Amino acid sequence: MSATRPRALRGAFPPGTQHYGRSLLGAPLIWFPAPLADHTSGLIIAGTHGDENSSIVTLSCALRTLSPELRRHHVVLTVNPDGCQLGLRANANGVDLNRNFPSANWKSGETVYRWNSSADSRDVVLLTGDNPGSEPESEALCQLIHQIHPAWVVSFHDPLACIEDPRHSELGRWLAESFALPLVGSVGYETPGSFGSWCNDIGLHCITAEFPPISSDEASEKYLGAMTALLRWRAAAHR
Ligand SMILES: C[C@H](N)C(=O)N[C@H](CCC(=O)O)C(=O)O
Ligand SMILES: N[C@H](CCC[C@H](N)C(=O)O)C(=O)O
Ligand SMILES: [Zn+2]
Repeated sequence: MSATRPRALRGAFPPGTQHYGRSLLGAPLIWFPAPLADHTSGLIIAGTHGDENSSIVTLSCALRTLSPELRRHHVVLTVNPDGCQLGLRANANGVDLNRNFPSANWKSGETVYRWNSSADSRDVVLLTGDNPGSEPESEALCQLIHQIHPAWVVSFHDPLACIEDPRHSELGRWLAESFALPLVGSVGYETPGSFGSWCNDIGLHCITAEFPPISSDEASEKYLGAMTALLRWRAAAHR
């Protein structure tokens, strides 16, 4: 049996998608449960920021490439579907979801981000939400995680070009090598209310994988092998 589907068949998703809620604008929040789920299964997410398309597209390509019965890990392709539809970092309320998770360090008020990779400062203003976890997209993701208890989460972003793993774990080292990106302990700035902060509070191992600034077209070529391998990754002790 081949590990990958022939390219002619990769246009459509394998069956088995499920919903875990609705976005502010009413879009379904979709996840792809792992056909080979067990206590070692992790969760792979992308699209917390709706303008970070290259990892969403590459993860989608990998889901459609790997023979579905070989997938060990759960997937959320787009945490923020309204942001994807609007071409926005934020959700439809103007909230940066990665500052809205109900972590102990959540901060009320405004947050800022960098317009694009040419900008030398973070000066574009977004909100963090009225309360920790106020947005339907962040709240629903927390509930999904409490339901499925993943062993770890890998959260894809761009364009900082690094693998952030405070634990420098086996999976973090594998990601750094497979995606040829530097392994770092921190992205280098404060992210109160971020997904990783919330994971840390609940003792869930979270690795943030930041693609470089790269088109979806190039990323779906350069990273397809690594992303497809991630979907069936196993720790050495379980191989
Ligand atoms: C160009 C892009 N908007 C950017 O550099 N953003 C970073 C955060 C990257 C991310 O959220 O993955 C920033 O604003 O610091
Ligand atoms: N570039 C991302 C970094 C996320 C850092 C990660 N450690 C997390 O907590 O989600 C951001 O500015 O939201
Ligand atoms: Zn991001």
